[in-house]
Amino acid sequence: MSDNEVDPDELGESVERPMFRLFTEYGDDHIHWFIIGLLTSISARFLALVPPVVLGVALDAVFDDKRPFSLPLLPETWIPPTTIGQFWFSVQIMAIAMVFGAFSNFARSSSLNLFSHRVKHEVRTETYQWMQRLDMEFFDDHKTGELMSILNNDTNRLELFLDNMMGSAIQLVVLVIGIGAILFWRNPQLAVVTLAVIPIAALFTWWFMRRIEAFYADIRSSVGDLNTRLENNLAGVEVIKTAGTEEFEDERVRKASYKYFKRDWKALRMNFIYRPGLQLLTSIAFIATFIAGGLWLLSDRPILWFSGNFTSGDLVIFLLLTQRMVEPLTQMSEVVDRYEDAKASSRRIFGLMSIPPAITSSPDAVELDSVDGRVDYEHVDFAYEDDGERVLHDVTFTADPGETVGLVGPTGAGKSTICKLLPRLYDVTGGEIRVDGTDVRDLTVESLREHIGYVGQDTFLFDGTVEENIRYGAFDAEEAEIIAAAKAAEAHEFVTNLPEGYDTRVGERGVKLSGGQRQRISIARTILADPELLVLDEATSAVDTETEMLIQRSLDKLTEDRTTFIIAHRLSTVKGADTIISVEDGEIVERGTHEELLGNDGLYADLWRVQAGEIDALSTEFVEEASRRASANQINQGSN
Ligand SMILES: Nc1ncnc2c1ncn2[C@@H]1O[C@H](COP(=O)(O)OP(=O)(O)OP(=O)(O)O)[C@@H](O)[C@H]1O
Repeated sequence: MSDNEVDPDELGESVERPMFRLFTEYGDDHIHWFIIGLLTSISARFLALVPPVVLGVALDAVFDDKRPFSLPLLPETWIPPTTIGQFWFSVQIMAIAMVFGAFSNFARSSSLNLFSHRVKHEVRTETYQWMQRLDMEFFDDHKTGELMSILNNDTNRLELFLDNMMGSAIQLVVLVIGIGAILFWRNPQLAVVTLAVIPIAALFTWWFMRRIEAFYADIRSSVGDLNTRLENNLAGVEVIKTAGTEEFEDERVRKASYKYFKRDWKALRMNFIYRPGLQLLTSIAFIATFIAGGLWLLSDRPILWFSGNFTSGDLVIFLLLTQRMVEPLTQMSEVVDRYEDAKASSRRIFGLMSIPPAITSSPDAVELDSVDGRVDYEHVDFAYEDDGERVLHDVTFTADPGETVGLVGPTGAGKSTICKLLPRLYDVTGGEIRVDGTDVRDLTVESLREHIGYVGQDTFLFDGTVEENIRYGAFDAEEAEIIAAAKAAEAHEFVTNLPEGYDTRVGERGVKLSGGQRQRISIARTILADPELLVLDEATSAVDTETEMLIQRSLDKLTEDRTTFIIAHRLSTVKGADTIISVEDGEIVERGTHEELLGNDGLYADLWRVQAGEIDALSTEFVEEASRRASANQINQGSN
């Protein structure tokens, strides 16, 4: 981990008002759906209150004849004068309220779901776009599982809150206000008794929210750890099987899963207190209302400090409406729960989005249009980590247009690093690299990379067909061009022998092909892209010597008129290069043609002798250096 490593979890902690940002940054384009959801939530809840109120009013007016038929917001002239007329009128109002209530609920869930899914889609794609543009250093430091958990789990958590739960929260507010207004309208004195639980429930909820917040942040980060472990194990299943380490891995997964379980359980335990607590509060409100209202009715005059009239219709309204509060109030716990969960997720998402990419095009960067192909490395220094060990030191060389530069040297010497600096996968820490005389940092990153073809050590194929993988080099290529590229990479023959030829699916990371076949497909991809600058980093290491000879022929054609860097341990691959550079411990130790370097009798000559099997002819310094490096590598592996 580098000193300046940025962690989405840590950065997320300082994100202010993440849920508000979520709404304003991703919700504003879809706000109309949210508003429809809000209005239909209000109307659904409002309409749900109509039947109990009408029932209470009808009880007093139609059956007991205690009060005249009257409903708030309803003009007097609409009310039929006869009792039977009022009975059917009540039935009509209740039926209309129920039908429109059902329609409102349909509109509410559709619009809120549309809103939440669209927001989720945007958050996920924008998070991915942002993440993809971050530097290689970021990907070196962060585990795939952890990033997947942000892209997938965290965005799903947002949706969970934004659709159902936000609807429930809105409905709860409408319900409490609506019920409060009706109860006060019918009997303000008893309403105070019934609604006394609301402030207590609010306090209880506030206490719960404060306690649960920290738990969710922990849960989200342990999901990331678990994902990382699972992702790693699935990717390395071949190693696990061949090393017979199933039990060891069982234990590691068990530990990561148990950590997640323990954190999850802590939050659940809090819920176990909160939910029944709220339920108890609403039950107390129900019982208190029933006792006070019931005694009032039984004694036929006001009891305790109450005054005025109270009817059986009033008691029905009070009890039915108090009952209606139970379910939404207990749902409140879920709303709060999901809110805290979504808040922790949006913190991680915004934490990630606050990591700035360091390697970007500067404002006055110029486009690299046509490329002659001269590449200069001038006094290049590089370290992967700030204040870390310098991996390259004072690397200076020039490749003229069309020239092939071979890079050789022991493992870990810095050959790949030299090449990775050219397309700015990393930026130099000292000195500069120029393409056709312009510092690569003064060129737009996109145009620079467009002109560089890179066949790396780990040939990666995407899950898809052979054709799709070759086409990745030039999306608009004709089929004939794809076949020509495959022929040039010596891939055509084996591809046509595959069960479905170019339409054969290669499997995840190309697992259904051999290492050599994958390499040839990735060479075909680069041939199709036809870049002016080419980097072949051990591009033929996974093929047998016969195939290498065949690929070499096509590579010779490919590299003929373009500047090429070839890294190869098999020295026969670089033997014909215009210049060969020997790299050792991050420094260039010698340069020249094959013949010149053999004449030099230095590192290259020793490496050559190793490959020719002339072990006895090796210099003593070389053998001592090799054993020093081997033991250093062992120590490194041990510490990993
Ligand atoms: N992403 C990275 N983060 C930190 N250190 C790295 C990274 N990649 C490489 N290194 C270190 O930089 C040094 C040079 O590595 P590099 O891959 O350039 O060597 P190489 O000469 O290409 O080796 P090989 O022939 O084995 O591919 C090594 O010590 C390696 O451990």
